Amino acid sequence: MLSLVDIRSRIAAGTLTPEGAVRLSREAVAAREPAVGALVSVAQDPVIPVEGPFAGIAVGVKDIIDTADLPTQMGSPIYAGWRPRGDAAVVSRLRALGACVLAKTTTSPFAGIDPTGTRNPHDPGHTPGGSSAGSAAAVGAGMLPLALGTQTGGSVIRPASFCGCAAIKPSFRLLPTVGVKTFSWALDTLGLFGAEVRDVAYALAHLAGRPEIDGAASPDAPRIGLVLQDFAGAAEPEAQRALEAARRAAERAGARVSEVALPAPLPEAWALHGVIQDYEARQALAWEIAAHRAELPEKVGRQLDAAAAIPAAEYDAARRCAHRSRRVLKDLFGDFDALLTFSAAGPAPAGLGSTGDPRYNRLWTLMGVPCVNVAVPGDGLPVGAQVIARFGDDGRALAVARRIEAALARG
Ligand SMILES: NC(=O)CC(=O)O
Repeated sequence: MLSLVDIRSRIAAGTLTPEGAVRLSREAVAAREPAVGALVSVAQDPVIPVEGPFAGIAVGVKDIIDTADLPTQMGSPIYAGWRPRGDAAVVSRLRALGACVLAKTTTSPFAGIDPTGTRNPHDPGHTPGGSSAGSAAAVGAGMLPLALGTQTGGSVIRPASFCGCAAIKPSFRLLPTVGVKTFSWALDTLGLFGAEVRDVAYALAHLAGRPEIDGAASPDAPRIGLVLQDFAGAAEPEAQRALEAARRAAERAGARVSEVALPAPLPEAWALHGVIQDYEARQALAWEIAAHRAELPEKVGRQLDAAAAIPAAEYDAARRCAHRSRRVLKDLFGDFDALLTFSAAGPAPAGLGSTGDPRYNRLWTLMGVPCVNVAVPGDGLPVGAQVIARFGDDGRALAVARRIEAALARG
């Protein structure tokens, strides 16, 4: 994979130019895109700044995020050819930092749960996951050093796990979702994909304007809570092996790991995620339902139709439970520096009919806490492990994840 930090180091050392760095991505796209299908559109003659902390970094942007110079089509024929007048706030920030916005990446329609045509870069007979399918696949295939995605359920962490790359779903609203098509305003969160944890740490620190996020010190002996999320059902053997490997690596790196059962009402909040998500999606996509219902994809269409039966009182009760759960989780972090759990139920499912199950991700999206996928070396298709820290402590989540990633690399 192309490492953002490595590219920036080579540019700083004068051994690579920004134009040369973008050319590396273009050459990788030419080689891999035909088999992977991660990109919706590619800029033919993009501006390649020579200054800024992202100079030379070719970026992929999920196609629900507005770009002024490329169409933004939401993964749907309803928006075929749609050209927003301006960039989303996060895209403007990328350009101000010197990035080259090279391509729009495939998305499940409206960032929902319907599959795309994108294939897993490790095995074209498997899904890359979703809804940030193209972003995870493009980074996992070595086409791009950085890609933007979003997560409402598990759409950053799960595809990163399936494609073997690092990713962060940051603290809720750390990055602005202005100019990003809304599915659920209480849940939608911008996320980042990179080759390794250090790459997404660098990117998030600069995008958020918070240098302390990159290089935050991990405690020498981090207290890690191992969370199995039994209420979500059993994980597949490959995911259990990956989590065990990550736990052992954490202990080799000096961490004290102990299993913790999530207290009430966290399991209840997990079960209520869909009430909040779907109630809000039916309002966020009201125009599409009213004017283009026949063009909505199968799964999202059924999901939005069913949401009509959710009364406001049920939605309000779910939000109250989520609020109580955030307070309980904050107290839990008084005993732990980070939590360690599954990134996905197992490796990428075969075929392109499903993007996988967000059951190990959605609670953390609802809690608004930072989540990092750490790729776990192994045979067969990639399976990651998920490192989670308290709300607002994105630097600690990244620092503990880097420690585990390094210990895994040492074997
Ligand atoms: N957008 C989402 O997070 C949905 C999913 O998990 O696939």
